[in-house]
Amino acid sequence: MADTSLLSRRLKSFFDPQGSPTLLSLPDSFVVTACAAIVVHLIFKRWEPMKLPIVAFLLFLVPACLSLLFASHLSLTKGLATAFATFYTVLVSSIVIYRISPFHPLARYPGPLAAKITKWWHAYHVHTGKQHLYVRRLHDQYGDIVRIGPNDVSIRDASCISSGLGSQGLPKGPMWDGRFMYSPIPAMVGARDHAYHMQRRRPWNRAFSATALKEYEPLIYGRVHQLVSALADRQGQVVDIAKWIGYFTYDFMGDMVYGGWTEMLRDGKDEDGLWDVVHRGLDVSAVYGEVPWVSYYASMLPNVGKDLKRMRKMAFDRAKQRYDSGSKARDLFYYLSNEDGAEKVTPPRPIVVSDGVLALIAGSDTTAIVTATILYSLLCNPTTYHRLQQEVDKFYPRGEDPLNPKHYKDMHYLEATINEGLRLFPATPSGTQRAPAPGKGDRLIGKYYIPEGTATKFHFWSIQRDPRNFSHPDTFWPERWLVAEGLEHADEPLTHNANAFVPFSFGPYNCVGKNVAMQEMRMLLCHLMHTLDLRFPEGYVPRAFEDALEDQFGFKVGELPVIVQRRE
Ligand code: HEM
Repeated sequence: MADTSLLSRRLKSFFDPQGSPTLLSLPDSFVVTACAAIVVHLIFKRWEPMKLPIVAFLLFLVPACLSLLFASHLSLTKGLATAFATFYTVLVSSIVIYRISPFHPLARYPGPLAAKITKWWHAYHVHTGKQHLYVRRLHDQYGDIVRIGPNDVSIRDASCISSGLGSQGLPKGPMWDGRFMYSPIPAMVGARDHAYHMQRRRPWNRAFSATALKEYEPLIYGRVHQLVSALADRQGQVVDIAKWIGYFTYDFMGDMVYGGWTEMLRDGKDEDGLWDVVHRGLDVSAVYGEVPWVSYYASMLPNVGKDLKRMRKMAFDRAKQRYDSGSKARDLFYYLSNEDGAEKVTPPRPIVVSDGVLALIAGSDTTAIVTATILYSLLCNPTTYHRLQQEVDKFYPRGEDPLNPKHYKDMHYLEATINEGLRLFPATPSGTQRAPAPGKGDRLIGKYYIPEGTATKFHFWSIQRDPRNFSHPDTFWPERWLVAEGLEHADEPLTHNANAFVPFSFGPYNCVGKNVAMQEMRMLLCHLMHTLDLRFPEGYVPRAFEDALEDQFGFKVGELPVIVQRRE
């Protein structure tokens, strides 16, 4: 205490050696500090600096230096406190006033005040897992475009899909930087530069060509068989079918990506803890996607992102084994690591490892979620359940193999059921994010002007449940797809906007695995319906499943208990 007052006296004598007026009067010191805070705001707004030394300089060193002005009038401690309090009050006020002012480029778009002021408001709603419901409510309240953050909008207008997501659409948004914690080697889905993304996507496109898909069918066949047998073995028991479907999709993706990895179906559990690690990371990476800069600093902390690191380590070990053993079959790795020799330059191993992890996550949970929600919807609607079962029985009478895909193209009700599941429960309900690249100018998406840098979400949940796009939007009604195709008649006029059906997204960054996912679901549903009868256990309240859904960019499903019975 004595030291600080001594220092303060020294400072005072430095600024005011002969007792004459100090260098700056107290009011002027306030003005200078306030001006410095506004300049710092302008620097952040213009350049968005992230490097720690620059941020520390702007946010700590500047007010610390300014405290010398106050220290000559007050004590050093009070000078520090006054400078920091003044600096931060002005800085925060300047940010808030600008964000809600008519001068903000997004001022024309409505939204909750809290969302306009800070992105933490939206991040909180993401953390609750109910983002999909919250954003739909916002759209109902404010209209087709809503401000969900200071520099973020959500769009519900289906007519914007082609201009926003199509080949002339917007590049990927900042969410991906946050989700990948600014990794220098993000997986392909996080590559924001369009040309680079296209280069990374080339092997994926080969891996999902019609010929390649045929090679994965025996793998799906084997795993579907294993799943249905495991369920049949639990005859009369209550099983969490959502969990078992998850085992199926993980095991199959392990086969498809690396020529084999997990054996969850065989073990009846997640022996390696892979599923667990992936799921633990979902909530936090969903939040990082909303406030990407947080992930940038979090990645510097020792214990943060340990699940992500563990998952990468597991994938790295598996990839190494796969490199060493070479290719027995044409798995995804075969294409990603350029074993097919189609690329002039073979991608470095870290890129291949990263993309292997992507395939595992993007391909497992998504398909599992949609299949589980389809089964849930069927079980809640016995008429549709029986109609689907009748169709399966018609095309595959007893003794015929329902895993032989020869009839799938004629099974319109099966296709309609899957589409309806994808419409009501898209695996990524809060859609995808794009943003006009900073420095490349503003863009017009549909009738909306989107300033450069604006993170723009296309909210699939709201679009696919909008009554302007689909009649009875919240009802599971597979027949709508048959009516829309002219295969059946409805008693009332049908609203059916096919352009508003985007569960696999749209345009050059759409889901590369769509055809595999569709084939998995066809084979699984056919074999399940053919072999087993499922029903909810006595006393189970089905709505609990829907209420437990959590939107963490991808849906996270809870338990779906069913009683399994072999069909005669
Ligand atoms: C029902 C199952 C699935 C659904 C609903 C689904 C949905 C999606 C969606 C909405 C996107 C985001 C596209 C965008 O940002 O515009 C996506 C991307 C992606 N999906 Fe799927 N997906 C499914 C299954 C699969 C499967 C089986 C794979 C196989 C590995 C896969 C691999 C990918 C990849 C690699 C991307 C990134 C594409 C890119 O950035 O170019 N997905 N998926």
